[in-house]
Amino acid sequence: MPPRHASPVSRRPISRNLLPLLQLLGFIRPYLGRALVAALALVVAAGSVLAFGQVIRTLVDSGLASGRGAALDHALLVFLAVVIVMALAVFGRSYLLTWLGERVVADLRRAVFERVLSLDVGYFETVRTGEIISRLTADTALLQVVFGSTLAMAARALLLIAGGIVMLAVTSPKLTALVLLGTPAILVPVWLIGYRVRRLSRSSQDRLADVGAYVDEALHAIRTVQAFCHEPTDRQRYAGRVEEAFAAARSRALASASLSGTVMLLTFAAIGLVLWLGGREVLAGRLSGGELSAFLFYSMLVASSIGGLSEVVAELMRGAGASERLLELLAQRPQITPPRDPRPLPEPASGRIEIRDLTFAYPAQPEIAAIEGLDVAIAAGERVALVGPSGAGKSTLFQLLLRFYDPQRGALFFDGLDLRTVHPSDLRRRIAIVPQDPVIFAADAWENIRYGLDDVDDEAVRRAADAAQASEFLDRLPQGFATFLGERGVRLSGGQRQRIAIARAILRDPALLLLDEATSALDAENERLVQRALETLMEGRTSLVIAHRLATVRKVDRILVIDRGRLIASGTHAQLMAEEGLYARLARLQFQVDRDESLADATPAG
Ligand SMILES: Nc1ncnc2c1ncn2[C@@H]1O[C@H](COP(=O)(O)OP(=O)(O)OP(=O)(O)O)[C@@H](O)[C@H]1O
Repeated sequence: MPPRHASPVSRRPISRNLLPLLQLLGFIRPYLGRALVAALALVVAAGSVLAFGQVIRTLVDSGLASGRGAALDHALLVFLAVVIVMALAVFGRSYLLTWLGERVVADLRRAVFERVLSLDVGYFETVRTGEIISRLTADTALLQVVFGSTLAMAARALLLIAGGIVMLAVTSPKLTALVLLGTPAILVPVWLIGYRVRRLSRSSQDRLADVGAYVDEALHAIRTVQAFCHEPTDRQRYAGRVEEAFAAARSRALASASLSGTVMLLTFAAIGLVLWLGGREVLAGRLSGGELSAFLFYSMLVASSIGGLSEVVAELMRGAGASERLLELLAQRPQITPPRDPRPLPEPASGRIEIRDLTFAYPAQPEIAAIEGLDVAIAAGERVALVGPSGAGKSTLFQLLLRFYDPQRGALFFDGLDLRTVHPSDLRRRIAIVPQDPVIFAADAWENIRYGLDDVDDEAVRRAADAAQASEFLDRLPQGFATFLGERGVRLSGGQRQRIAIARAILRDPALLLLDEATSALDAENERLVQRALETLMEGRTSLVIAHRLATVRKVDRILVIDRGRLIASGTHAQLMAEEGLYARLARLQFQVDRDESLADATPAG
């Protein structure tokens, strides 16, 4: 067994740093020019705030203390000049950074979605869709804030702290030394509580993803939920998850609030102390009034920046959690990848299939082989029915032919080429699948039939719909083909959905048709229309049908009887009925074959 994706929804232990966030900074690279201008604006804005300290010092010492009005006027002019520079810088910083944040998140969303789309179907058996949706929406939204403002606020705070400390040192080295000595008393508790906030943030995000995943599942199955009166249970379970999410958020809020409170207490206590010490210096004549004012301004600036930093650190930590979850997705590698040097499939394709000594077990159940030692050759244009009890491996064979999985042993060949040597899209373009319960997308009929073939004109779509016996009911819809078919096609009957799927397959004009007949009975009219549509569809192509209808097995060239992943018999309906083996037993049960009729079939004259 090849190793599978480790644990896609792993709840990994949390790293204590902002590294995941930095890893995402690579997304800024294409916009480096803007980022540099934004950084410059940031520095200028911070610099002008720092310049205010000097304006205040001049104002007090040469303006107020000297008692000259002209000095006051001059100080005001300088003040206004600084304000204008600051306003311009703030405008530039704010616009550019928000732009960058939005841009980076938009790119990130696209990159993650692209990666998710490229992953093999096996991956999606190991994750909940809701979890991925929550990463693509909630986590990216969080990063939008982080990249758009939080990072800038952090950078601004850091600049102000560094610049403030320099200005403090310039103003009064002695006081500054005292302040710096006391700083660890503030920073250590801040970082300790900050770590706790981050840990709780991730847990809160995880709980939120649980809520999302549950809604996703319940709403998709709303008919089943209501038919089985499962609402009270769902309500209760959902409430449980919502409460868990709330509890996680409450713990986070508590940690976050204690962080802010602690910071406030510590910094303002420190400012009081500075005022007291500075006052003594002024009284002793070692410091002017203006210098003390500037010193106070800078220490408040530094203190409030540290306070601000502690708040944004919490936000950054949440952002780091979100980054981690997105990076996890970005790091996933599909198990099914195109070969390095894909071989071209013959053109036109003939749809010839060969299956040699095929053994396959699903990754989720590695010890049980769904297909075992299967050897089958299907000629171009041949019609083959697959018959076997439930769980025999019929659908699995379809999945392998579409190369959704690779076998553990043996190989499948399409037009003589091993599936692993050709490009998966190249292969899949030559195959059309009509599933038992076809998927109808939330779009109109045009789009639903055209699905995946954007360059096909309306005329061709209509012809396909005609051939699939679908035009008649589509034309009767309020806006004809342009009618919105509803999410998952809930506005269509089973037979109508099938005919749309058949039209989709006809339009693709595949060399190989994989058809999983519906088990549910259709009314006589729908049945007749679907059969006619299928007849058109199968014409001139290799067709592999998981058969549930007598009409179908009678029409095919060969029936393969599969049981527990092995081929146990093959032949025509009449031959297999005559053998009186598993097929005859199944046929009587599944196709409601009357014993007399089957015996009549088995005779050469029948
Ligand atoms: N995604 C999966 N992961 C693990 N096991 C699977 C998966 N899909 C199918 N199986 C198992 O593989 C075996 C073959 O399943 P498969 O769906 O091919 O049967 P089938 O013949 O198509 O049955 P049915 O007629 O009921 O659709 C079954 O035992 C099934 O439980």
